[in-house]
This record gives sequence, C-alpha cells and structure tokens, in this order.
Amino acid sequence: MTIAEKYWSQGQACFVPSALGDHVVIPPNESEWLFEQTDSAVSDTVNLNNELQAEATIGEPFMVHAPTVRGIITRDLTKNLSALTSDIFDELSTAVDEAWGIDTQEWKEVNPFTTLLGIIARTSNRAYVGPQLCRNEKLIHSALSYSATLFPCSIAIRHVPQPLRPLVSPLITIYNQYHRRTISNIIKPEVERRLAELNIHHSDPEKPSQPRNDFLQWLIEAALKSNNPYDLKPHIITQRMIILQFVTMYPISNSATDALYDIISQPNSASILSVLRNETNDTFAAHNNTWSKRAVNKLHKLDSCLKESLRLAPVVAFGSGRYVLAKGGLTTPLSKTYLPEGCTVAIPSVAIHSDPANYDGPTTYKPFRFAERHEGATTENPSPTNSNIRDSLTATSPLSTSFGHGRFACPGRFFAADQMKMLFAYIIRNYDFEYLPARPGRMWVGPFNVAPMRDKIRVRRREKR
Ligand code: HEM
Repeated sequence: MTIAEKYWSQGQACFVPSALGDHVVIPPNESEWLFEQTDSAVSDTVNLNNELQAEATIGEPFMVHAPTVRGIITRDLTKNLSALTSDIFDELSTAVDEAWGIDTQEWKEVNPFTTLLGIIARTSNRAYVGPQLCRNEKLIHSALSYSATLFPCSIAIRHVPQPLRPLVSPLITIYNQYHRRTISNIIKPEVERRLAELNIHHSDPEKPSQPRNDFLQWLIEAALKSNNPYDLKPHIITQRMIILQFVTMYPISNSATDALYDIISQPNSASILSVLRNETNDTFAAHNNTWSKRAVNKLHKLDSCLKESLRLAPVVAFGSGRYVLAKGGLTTPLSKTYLPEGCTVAIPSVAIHSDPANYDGPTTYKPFRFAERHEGATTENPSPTNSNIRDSLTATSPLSTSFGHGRFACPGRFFAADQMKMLFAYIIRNYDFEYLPARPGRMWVGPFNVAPMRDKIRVRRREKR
C-alpha cells in the first residue's frame, strides 16, 4: 500500500505532486461529491488547459469555443457509429493484416503497442477524415509523433517560471510543432476543398455536393450553422481535427495493448481465448456473417474482458482533475478537506477500482467478472442486480471511473469501445497467440499507466475455417 493509499483508506485527502501538476486527491468516498460540483465551482477546461499547456502545445485553448470537439463527438460521432461500423471494420482488418501478416505457417513476432498504435490511428482517421487521408503515412506518423510529445512538452513547460514561458515554450515545442504543422499541411487543403465545395453548392443548389459522413464534415457543417466566422476559419477547423488525434490514439492503443497482454499471460489463456472465440464466431454467424453495431453490442464477454483490464489499469491513476474556481475555495463534505481557489482536485481511480468493498478480489484479473454479473439477463428483463447496461464497458459510475464519470466523462468512449471490440473480435477470430508465461509489469509514469511499449508477442494467422 502506498502512502497515498493509506490516506485514502482512512478517508483522508492526500496532496500528490506529479508530472501533471500538483493535485489534492480526495478519498474515494468523496468522488461523487466532486462529480456533482457546478461549473462555477470547479472547471474541467481550465484544468485541461493547464495540464496540456494548451496555448503552447495546441495553439487554441482546449475546446473552449463552439462548436466544440466534445459536442461533435457526443452528437455526431456517437450517433453515426452504426453507419460507420462497416468502414471501421474494413480499415481495421486491412491494417491488422498488413501489420501482423497473413502467413498461416510461421509464428510472427510483433510489438503489440506500436502495431496497434498504427492500426488504431489509421482506423480512427477513417472515421475522422475519410478513406484517402487515413492511409496517408505522413499524416499517421505526424499524428502519432505530435500526440506522443504533447505531454512531455507540457510537463517541461510547467517547470519553467510563468513569466519566461512565452519565451521558452517555442523552443521546448519545436519538434512537437513541426508535427502539428505537418498534420495541418495535410488536413488544411482538404478543409479548404470541402469549404469551397459547400460554397459552390450553396450558390448553386442544383450542383450536387459530395455526400460525406466523417468527423471533418460534421465539424464543417457545425461551423456553418454556428454563424461564427471564427469557427469557419480553415486553420481553426484543422486545429480541432488535430486535437482529436491527440485524444484518440494513445488511450485506445494503450488500453487495447494492456487488454491483450492480460489475456495471453493468464495460465488459462487458452480457455479465455476459446470463450471469446466462441462468442465472436457465434455472434458473427447470427448476424449474417457481417459486423454491424447490433452484432458488436452482443459481445458481452469481450466487453467484460476489456472493462476488466481498464479497471485494473485506467489511463491515469488519479483522474477527473478539476480546477477550483469557487471564490474562497471549497470544503469537502466528509473529510472536511479545504480546497483553496486555484488548486486542482482529483479522484483516486486506481484506489477506487482496487477497493474490496467495490470489487470482489480486486487485485485479481477476472476477465468475465462483469459479464457474469449479468449472466442470464435479457433486454426485456434486466434485474436490478444483473443489468448489463450498468456493467458495460462504456458505463461509468463513481465506482467505475476509467472513462471519468458525470458531465465530463469521456465523450469518445462509445467510439473507443466499438473500435476495441471490433479489433479484438477480428484478431481473436483470425490469429493464434503464443502463451506468455510472464506478463511484462504494469508501468506507471507519474500518474499515467503505460502499457508495455517495447515487448513483443508471437502471433500466427489461423487457417480459414
Ligand atoms: C480507451 C480509450 C479511452 C480512454 C480510456 C479515455 C479516457 C478518458 C478519461 C479518463 C477522460 C477524463 C474524464 C474526466 O475528466 O472525468 C477523457 C476525456 C476525454 N476524452 Fe477520452 N478516453 C478514450 C478514448 C477517447 C476517444 C476515442 C476520444 C475521441 C473520439 C476521446 C475524447 C475525449 C475528450 C474530448 C475528453 C475531454 C472531455 C472534456 O473534458 O470535455 N477519448 N477520456
């Protein structure tokens, strides 16, 4: 038990200095209180701007202006998941085949972290910028490099005294900004092309506009509706697309890599894989041998497996950081911790997830823990104790905070969950995995959980059934 965990277990807050800045991490039983605070009391945006040093690393303060990236993720991306499923699956399966190979005879050594990063970057961008740009290797390379260097840059900037930051930040972010410019040089011409197309279409409604269903298009249409010239500036639209790259690739790939290592390193990994293979095969067959959103929703055991890995290793050890705005500060209701105005308060995600009061055998990996809780439930008759909605990967609660909880819970979790489920459905049906007797340890870099980055596993394509 760490010193911080000792404080939390006694219902006390703990001051945690970290790479993300200084946080007052309140005890688990006060997390619900934090989720209920109003926007005038605590701010998620100010905290994100601070954590990311958005001015220097992103250029535009994070998601402050309408139409926000968050709004489009919630409104358009999530609602279009059914329509996007076949495109995502098409991109994902091609990308996996290219990265892991299709040789059914020889085992191949692959680095899950790096290969999944490339696969997820390409697949996500299929939904963001369409089929041509998502295969642009320069775009993918720069999107990944930009995302990988954003946090290190913000951490370095935070160590510089405030008055010197405008001077020093451009030097710290040289490499990061090079990749931001590269992404911009690739996406901006497409933004301009689409804006011009829409202008032509508006001045000549007879001329058909090209139907497109991707994030960039929704962003442009939202900007048109907002009637705010700022939102329509090509570089602002481009900038918002760049933010999207950052919030997507690493969290999904990191979580998928962890989940894969968890499965293949269990002594009973063959049986776990067999349960998952049966579920994916049966579901695929029951849905006309096609992956639709409806079919993906039926993968309860896989859903449970992914949720269990995220429970054990959420992307950050203490999350849902909020900057205290309330004049005169706030006092928490139970531990009576005083939170002065200007401090950052967070919840202890890992401590919540590893509390025996919340989870039976909390430190043990039980891949089907959540599926078992609702075994036998039907949509028509979900009993209160086994409702599958509550235990699904995307469901959040004060006890399940891998995606945060409340108004600022991760809006991209539905897209992330579908992508991860499709990825696992594909790799489990199409590849064998060599058992890994020792799982590489979980690594925490400051508050961040980092999946094994350098380790390799062995995979072999399965014969066609
Ligand atoms: C497995 C993958 C992912 C994980 C584990 C994850 C986790 C999280 C967490 C813990 C937060 C903070 C929530 C809070 O402050 O309470 C967050 C915020 C956010 N996530 Fe995700 N995320 C994932 C994927 C995605 C994807 C794919 C997108 C975009 C489509 C996305 C977009 C965002 C945005 C925009 C925010 C900030 C929301 C706001 O503060 O308004 N995330 N995510």
